[in-house]
Amino acid sequence: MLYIIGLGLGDEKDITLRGLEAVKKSQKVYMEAYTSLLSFGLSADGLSNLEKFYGKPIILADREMVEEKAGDMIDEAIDNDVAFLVVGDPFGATTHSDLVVRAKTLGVKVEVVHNASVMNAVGICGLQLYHYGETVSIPFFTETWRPDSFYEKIKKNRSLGLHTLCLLDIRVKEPTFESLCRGGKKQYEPPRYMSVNTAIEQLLEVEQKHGDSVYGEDTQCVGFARLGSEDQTIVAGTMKQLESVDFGAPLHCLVIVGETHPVEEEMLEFYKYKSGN
Ligand SMILES: C[S@@+](CC[C@H](N)C(=O)[O-])C[C@H]1O[C@@H](n2cnc3c(N)ncnc32)[C@H](O)[C@@H]1O
Repeated sequence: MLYIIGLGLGDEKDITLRGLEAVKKSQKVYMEAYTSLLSFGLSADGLSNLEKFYGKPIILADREMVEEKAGDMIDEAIDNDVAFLVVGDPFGATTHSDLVVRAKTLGVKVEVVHNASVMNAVGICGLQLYHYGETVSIPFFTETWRPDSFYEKIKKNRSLGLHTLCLLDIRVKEPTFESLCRGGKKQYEPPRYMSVNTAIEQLLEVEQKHGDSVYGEDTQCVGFARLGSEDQTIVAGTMKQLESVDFGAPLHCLVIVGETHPVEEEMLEFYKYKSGN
């Protein structure tokens, strides 16, 4: 059996009882470590906390491993119970559909254990979840690569009065340019997680380039950091206001607010930007 288990967003204790039971009975436990991270995942003992609580060694599965060696993990699940842990929900934002399809094609049974995802945790700010349009991803711009396909999607959402959830880039285990050119053993860049501030800077740059007045410095947004953890931070304000707020450690995401209902407004008031933010 291949168990695909959501860990939720906070810490090791956010796993569900059903998820924990599946981990305990699995002979091998892998953890997906490139599309998200638990709030404590940045500390050196983050993984050992998980291992202590679950009573099992955990094999970190980076993108290369999931893409290149998923076959081995699926083979193991033919005769053993194997757990694949995913921060958030296994099908929240990133779907692990490819893994499911490959496992099922080989006749391996798959069981999914759901959990909270960033996709629903943003509901805490009071904006109604059924009042969102298409979610967009904002990638880190480089000197030569500044993709902005998110702009048309935000435009569509805003023309319909809908809110837009912007998920922000995570760069982990990116090979350095030098090591790619040289060949041989790969060396990696330090991990990078996009902040609300960088996201807004890039969004405003793209607005300036296209000039369709889809949004601007005065557009209402909500910035979120470390949702689901004890020190989660949520601030509602204009793009200009949020651009200077220090949201602290990752992960961050941003919502561009569409048309609002009075009850949504009332909830947002609790998180309103104050000059000391
Ligand atoms: C691919 S999505 C997360 C998928 C995950 N499986 C889930 O269900 O939440 C990753 C992006 O979501 C956002 N995100 C994830 N967890 C977050 C959190 N706890 N607080 C704020 N943003 C978060 C970040 O922008 C991050 O880059």
